[in-house]
This record gives sequence, structure tokens and C-alpha cells, in this order.
Amino acid sequence: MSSLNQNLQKLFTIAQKPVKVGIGLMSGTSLDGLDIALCSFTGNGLQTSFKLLQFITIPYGQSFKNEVQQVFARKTVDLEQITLLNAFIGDYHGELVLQALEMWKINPVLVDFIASHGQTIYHAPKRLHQRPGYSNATLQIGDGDHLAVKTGILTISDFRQKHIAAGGEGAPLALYGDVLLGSKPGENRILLNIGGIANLTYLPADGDTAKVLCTDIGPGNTLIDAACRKYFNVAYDQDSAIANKGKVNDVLLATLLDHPFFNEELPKTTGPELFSLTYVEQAQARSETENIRNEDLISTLSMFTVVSIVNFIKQHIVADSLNIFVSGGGARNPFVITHLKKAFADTTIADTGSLGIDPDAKEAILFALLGNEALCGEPIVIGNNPAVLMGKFSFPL
Ligand SMILES: Nc1ncnc2c1ncn2[C@@H]1O[C@H](COP(=O)(O)OP(=O)(O)OP(=O)(O)O)[C@@H](O)[C@H]1O
Ligand SMILES: CC(=O)N[C@H]1[C@@H]2OC[C@@H](O2)[C@@H](O)[C@@H]1O[C@H](C)C(=O)O
Repeated sequence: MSSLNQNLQKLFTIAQKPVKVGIGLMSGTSLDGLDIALCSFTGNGLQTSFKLLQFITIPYGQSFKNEVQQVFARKTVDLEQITLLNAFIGDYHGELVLQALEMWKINPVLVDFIASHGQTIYHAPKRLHQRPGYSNATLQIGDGDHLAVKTGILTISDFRQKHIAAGGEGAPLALYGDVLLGSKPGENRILLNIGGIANLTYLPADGDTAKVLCTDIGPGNTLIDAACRKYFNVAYDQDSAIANKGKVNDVLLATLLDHPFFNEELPKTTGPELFSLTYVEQAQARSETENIRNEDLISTLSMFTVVSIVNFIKQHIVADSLNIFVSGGGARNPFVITHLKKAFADTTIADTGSLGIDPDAKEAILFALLGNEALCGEPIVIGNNPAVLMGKFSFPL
């Protein structure tokens, strides 16, 4: 009789540990840097308890951003560039993990697993590609084998494909983390993440998972960032300095809001493939607002984010009292948060820090949690959402 090889033996040992130490990695659509969350987990599913032990975002250098931008959300790309980046990003993320561990003075052998999102380079649900015979599709690069070999740590990666295989759109995976870590009986909650794209999870007070809703809403920071890069040569509108100098153009705003995506069935997902500067330029042409001041454009795009979130919540979430908890870089955008608070004057709006979930770390924690589930969880049934365990295993040796 043959026995398990050393990889599978190690996998069994890790899966059976009562406390697991895992690193969650998220490299989002904003391309600002790699979020690294070192967490410990006990239990799984609704019995999960976790601690965030360390967190850091290691910013990407401009040359790396330029390399990724060449293939990011573009229909036509250099295939060699993608092939090279797939290996490069895996290896580079491994190197950044080692740097973080060294900074934290933690020996890599103490880490049971890495759970890596990778870098989304194209997100193509059916509504975007509209090609008969093809399913929802998404592509994250930064191969897990390279991370595992670089760090010597068991790596779980490429979480989104199983979700699609089981009938989903590959996103938002926040659903699973939010239900496991964010629900509170007796309280209607919205966990709103304003990253490149804005998404939310509605968690009803009665805990009825059939009523849980998790979906993308529309643009978060992606259009603001893209316009800041193009017209102001800065990566983003720090502290809304530009938006606050401008004036919202209501005609352009109405035109931006006039897209069938906002009336699509739920849950739905999107990305910078749809909400790009091309989208903004077309809206400017349609509304004859091409000549507005650049500051007015940034104000209008910031308000576009606000109004699409407000419209969505008012249209889809009917609850007597509601608490909204915000995460993602958009939680730091004063223009966006101030206008959200104005629109929901009777609602508590705080960041997820008040729930014990660091708003910058939330998505990296999500992937660590999904890694923990891949090791020792069971598929979780939440309404009609795919009930599958996600992630692929890569071994160092
Ligand atoms: N001080 C600030 N003022 C204004 N905006 C800010 C500030 N800090 C961060 N942001 C915004 O947050 C963005 C980064 O957000 P985040 O890290 O959540 O994105 P991401 O993880 O790439 O997104 P996604 O969830 O779409 O993958 C920045 O590009 C910027 O737009
Ligand atoms: C395909 C993809 O990378 N989608 C991201 C993106 O960034 C925000 C939003 O769009 C969300 O749907 C998703 O990420 C988070 C982590 C999610 O799946 O919940």
C-alpha cells in the first residue's frame, strides 16, 4: 500500500490544527499595493473566530504599476506580457510576504498557509462580453506555485474560478467573509466596501441567509483615480482636495447614471472594463460637458460614486433601521463619506473598525478566511449563492 506523499501529509497536518496562522493577500483593482494580513483562525464556518495579528499594505512602485496597466482591463493585450506577469507577480508577491514577515520578526515556518487573491486583469461576466456560448469569466494572475516556492509556505490561490464554475460571477466573494464575521442578530447591517468598485453585503437582523444580499454596486474609486491620473498626474484625490475645489455637474452626473448596469438583476458584478475613462468620455460627449473644468469632473465622478451607492440602497434594501459600516480606500475619501452621511441622515455610518475589522485589511482578511475554509470548512449555503469551497493548493516542494 502506498502512503501519502509529504505534501499531502503536511496538508492533512495543517488542516487538522486547532489554531491556524494564515496570510491573506489582496491586490485590488486600484493597483495601489499589496495588502498583507497575518491572521490566526480557530474553527470554521459560522464558528470561525479570527485575530488580525499584523497588517501592512506594501505600495507598488510606478514601474510595476505601468507593467500591469499594459494588460489591466484591456481587451487587446500583448500575450507575452501576461505570460511573464503571471509568474512575475506570483514571485514578487512571495518576496513582499517575506519582507513583511521579516519586518514583523516572524519566521515563515510559523505560517501555515498563504491565501492569495492575485491580480485581477480582466473581469468578464456575461453582461460584459455578451458572447453566446461563453460563461461568466474572470482572470487573476500571480500564480500560486511561485508564491509557494518563493516563501516555502503552502499557498491557496485563484479563488474565483470555482465560484464561476458553480454558477456565480466570481465576485463579490465578500459575501462569505461578511456573513461569517460581520452578522449580528438583531441588527440590520450593510457592510459597504468602496474599493476600485463599490460593493455591499446586506445582513438582515433576523439572520435569514435567504435575505442576505451581496453585490457590486458600480464604481468606487476607479473613475476618480483614473481621472486624477489623467488630468492631475496624481494617483488619487487625496483627502478630496480636488473634488472639494470643484462643482458637481448635474447634467454629466445624470448621464453617467444612465446605464443599464444600474438596473441589472442582482447579484451583479462589474469592473474597470465597463467603468473606465472611455465610459466617462462618452458620457461627456452625450451630455455636451467635454469642456467642464477638471476639478468639476473630479467632483462629478466622486458624486457619481455616492449617488450610485445611495440609489442602490434606497431601491433594494428595505429595513426599518440600518447601520452601515464602510471599508476600502473610499472610506478615507471625505467627499464621498460626507455626502453619504448627508443622504442617510438617520442611519449610523461608521467604518468597519468599529466592528473590530480594520477597514483597510478587510479584503485581505477575507482571503485568509477563505483559505481557512479551503483547509477545514464545509460549503456554506447562503441563499442561492454558490455553496462551494474555493481555492487551489500549491506546495513549496
Ligand atoms: N486619503 C484618501 N483620500 C481620498 N481617497 C483615498 C484616500 N486613501 C485612499 N483613497 C482611495 O482608495 C483607493 C484604494 O482603495 P482600496 O485599497 O480599497 O482599493 P482596492 O483594494 O484596489 O479595490 P478593490 O476592492 O476594488 O479591489 C485609492 O486609489 C484612493 O482612490
Ligand atoms: C473580479 C474582481 O477582482 N472583483 C473585485 C473588485 O473589487 C471590488 C469588487 O470589484 C469586488 O467584486 C471584487 O473584490 C472583492 C474582494 C470581492 O470579491 O468581494
